[in-house]
Amino acid sequence: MTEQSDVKLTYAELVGLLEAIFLRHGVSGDAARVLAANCAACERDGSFSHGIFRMPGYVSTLNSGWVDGQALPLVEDCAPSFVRVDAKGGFAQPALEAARPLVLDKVKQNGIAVLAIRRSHHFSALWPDVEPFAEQGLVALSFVNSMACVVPQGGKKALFGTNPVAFATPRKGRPPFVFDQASSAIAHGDVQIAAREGHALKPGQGVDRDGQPTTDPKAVLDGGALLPFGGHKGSSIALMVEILAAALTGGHFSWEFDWSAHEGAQTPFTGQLFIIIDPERGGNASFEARVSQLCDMVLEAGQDRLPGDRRHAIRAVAEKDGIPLKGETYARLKQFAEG
Ligand SMILES: NC(=O)C1=CN([C@@H]2O[C@H](COP(=O)(O)OP(=O)(O)OC[C@H]3O[C@@H](n4cnc5c(N)ncnc54)[C@H](OP(=O)(O)O)[C@@H]3O)[C@@H](O)[C@H]2O)C=CC1
Ligand SMILES: O=C(O)C1=NCCCC1
Repeated sequence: MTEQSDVKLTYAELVGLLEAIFLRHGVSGDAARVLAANCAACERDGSFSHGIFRMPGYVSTLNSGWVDGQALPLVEDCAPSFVRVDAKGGFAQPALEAARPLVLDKVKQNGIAVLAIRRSHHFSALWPDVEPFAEQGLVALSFVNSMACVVPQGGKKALFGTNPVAFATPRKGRPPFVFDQASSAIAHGDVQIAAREGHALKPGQGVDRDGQPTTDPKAVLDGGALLPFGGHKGSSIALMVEILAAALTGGHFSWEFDWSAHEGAQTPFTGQLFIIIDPERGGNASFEARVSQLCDMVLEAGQDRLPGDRRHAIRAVAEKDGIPLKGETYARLKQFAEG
């Protein structure tokens, strides 16, 4: 038996296993289903910093009482194109699901809708939140802030979260074009993975507790911080995400919440914003063809690949052969599920 691919699960089998873990740790049926599908999709698509790697963090956070797995999101219809959700200290993805029908209705009616989620915990990749809108022919943007671990450009104090931005659009003849990127030079999850596997970071990604440049992931995690991607430009994007995901929604800034009384807590308690647009309202009947044309031109101009291509290639293999899990990882998941 090789350590690398001891077990292969179908997507449905992995969802079932993860759902059992969430249920066993106090998450409601609806939320467990949504979170399990989200996490399994990340693993299936090779988003390894936010797939099953995150399950111990979900479990320790639930055990700490920091997140409310039973929270019932409150959906508020507050303007023709504006939906607000109070996630009430629960996870962001079930809040999105609760708001989805109203958001889709508003996009249909008005061509655009903003969804502002507050008092929510987001511990995953962002692409699973936006891709389904594009699969329905809509353009979607989302922003979420996390926990203070990124110094503003030239600064000394960690203030921003790793604050990803995701964008999804339909395109003709192909799956949606989606990108999903942190505004830090590297996601916090990848720093944790580098520390676990003994890999160095790249220069320019992190600083140690004294603010000195370091490539040691452990020094970043032990009181150090990350840098924004692209210097002042990434710093401004991180700042924008704080404004959209927190100030505008009524959620916490990345530096504002205090989880110190909840040992084991790992999920940021912040907010999330979505902007969903019906491209048909632009009046260009060939919108999807134009997007496809542009994507082709980017490749023709010499870019190796487009965002999402790697995920779709990994997904295709997983759909054919199953999702590979190390034996020890599978055993740990079973233990979380069954005790
Ligand atoms: N919940 C939270 O608070 C946070 C979540 N995250 C999540 O962490 C994940 C990782 O973020 P990050 O490390 O910035 O992601 P990456 O830098 O790995 O990738 C960012 C985007 O660029 C694409 N991409 C990567 N390499 C190339 C390339 N050579 N050519 C073209 N496109 C490329 C990726 O597509 P592909 O996927 O196909 O490789 C992806 O869409 C994200 O899913 C993000 O949502 C990050 C921060 C906080
Ligand atoms: O990888 C990251 O960065 C984060 N992911 C989940 C939430 C905390 C930050």
